[in-house]
Amino acid sequence: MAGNGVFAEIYDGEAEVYKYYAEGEWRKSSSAKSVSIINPTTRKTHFKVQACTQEEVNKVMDAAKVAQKAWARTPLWKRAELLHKAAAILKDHKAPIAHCLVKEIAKPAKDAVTEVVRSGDLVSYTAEEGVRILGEGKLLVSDSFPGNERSKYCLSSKIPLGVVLAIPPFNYPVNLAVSKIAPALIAGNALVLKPPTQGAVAALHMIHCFHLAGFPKGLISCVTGKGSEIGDFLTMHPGVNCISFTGGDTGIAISKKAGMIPLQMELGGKDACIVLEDADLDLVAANIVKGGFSYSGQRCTAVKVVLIMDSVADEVVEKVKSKMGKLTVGPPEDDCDITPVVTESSANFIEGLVMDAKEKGATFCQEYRREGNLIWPLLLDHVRPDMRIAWEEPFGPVLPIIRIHSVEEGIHHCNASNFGLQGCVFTSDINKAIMISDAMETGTVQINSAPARGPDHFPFQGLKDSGIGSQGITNSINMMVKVKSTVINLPAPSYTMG
Ligand SMILES: NC(=O)C1=CN([C@@H]2O[C@H](COP(=O)(O)OP(=O)(O)OC[C@H]3O[C@@H](n4cnc5c(N)ncnc54)[C@H](OP(=O)(O)O)[C@@H]3O)[C@@H](O)[C@H]2O)C=CC1
Ligand SMILES: O=C(O)[C@H](O)COP(=O)(O)O
Repeated sequence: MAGNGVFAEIYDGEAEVYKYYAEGEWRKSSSAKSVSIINPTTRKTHFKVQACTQEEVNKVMDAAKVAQKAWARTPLWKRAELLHKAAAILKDHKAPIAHCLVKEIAKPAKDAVTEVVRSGDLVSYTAEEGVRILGEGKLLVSDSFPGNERSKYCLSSKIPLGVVLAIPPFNYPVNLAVSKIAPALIAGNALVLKPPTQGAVAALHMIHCFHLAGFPKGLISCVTGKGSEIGDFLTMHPGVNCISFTGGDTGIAISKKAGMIPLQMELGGKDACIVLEDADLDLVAANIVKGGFSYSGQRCTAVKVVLIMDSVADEVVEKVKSKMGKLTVGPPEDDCDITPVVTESSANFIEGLVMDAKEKGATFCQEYRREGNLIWPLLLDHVRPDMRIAWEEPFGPVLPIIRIHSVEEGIHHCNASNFGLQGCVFTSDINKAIMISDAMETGTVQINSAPARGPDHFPFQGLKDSGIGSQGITNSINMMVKVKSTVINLPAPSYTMG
């Protein structure tokens, strides 16, 4: 169970607050303040974490800098070995970590276990990929550039950046944390994690698995506290050499404040699903329901607007409605499909979008229903571009349908968004699919399937306000290194076999 057994040392039972992790130890903050984590289902405080101070952040950064120097001198195979060990420990303890996800972010029980197992697999794969790509360098010879003789040999290899700051969002507090931690570590960096408040306790348990694996003191740290309070101090800290952030508009603000350091930003999305007349309509309906309502729509890759040719819209709407009728609604402990959204303010925001659509005349395919943070799945048909829901990201179980009369109209709506994460197109004509994919201004287009980040080694990136850089295991490793060259200058040109 959470905070028990091997996890006992991460919990201060007297004060009933989880500790933070610094210099290889679990510590109480000198602030003597805590941050409450509200269970989205009960809307009561379920866990508490330390509200770390700026002084504690400074210490963590100093320790990270020292530990990173030694870690960079640790052979690559040894770094990989420790990551494999952490992955195995993480998977062995999937039950208590999944329990935290259920209580902190109302993730359905089965999905919570899947998140932890997927995270273990991600860490192992990163270790293997790191050994492959960091073990290789490059040799360039000078005579390929005009005017040069073959008198210079350039050896380049990938070296660590230093200290990486990782800030994941609430919806995947374990998986989107390890997708930053593992690449940073295999590449020889130190890592400071600031977990999301909702999801912080799951993240602390995950960090303890790395602790148990035996990583050196100070190399990994985890400081807790509200992003609004310690966020700026962390992201503008001079000890940080790289920020990997996933979340909402906060990322745009961070990118404006951060210094001359590499940024990996994975932000919001308004993923469009374009449906053509020749599509397999059963496949479309299944993907709209899965894509729109998995984890109650709280995925950056959720289908967030359906752009469907009017001639097939009635049929698809009927199929989607019938599938939605089978979705179970209730607590995450019962493994329901639709569970309470993460906070009351999130539920209020979603409700605001629904009311705006109602006032402006959208067709409600189901009655709008809400109890506390629990919102029943809702399909809104005949949505028009003057409605907020046509453009804004509900991050909840509410899906708008816009009927279109040409493919161009669908592409135009998709590209008029300030977001550009993913999109999908359904058609049986592969040539049309490719041309539509080319025209869509999004980081990824899925053909005949709903958007998704995984498999986790695929490149994952957002255009426009959806992000900076590219993720996916290989790209994340490459983002967390810099290239270093050493040039050998020969006294005279030298041509082999010449
Ligand atoms: N593209 C993608 O892969 C994903 C995008 N998202 C987007 O994220 C949003 C929802 O997730 P949510 O967690 O609420 O996003 P937020 O942007 O609110 O929070 C993300 C993280 O940033 C932290 N944070 C908050 N303020 C600051 C600050 N000033 N400086 C540094 N860190 C800060 C949060 O901590 P705290 O919790 O303590 O506030 C949290 O750890 C949606 O817009 C969604 O689209 C979400 C998941 C994936
Ligand atoms: O944070 C998110 O929402 C994701 O990165 C989406 O991941 P998924 O497509 O695997 O749900």
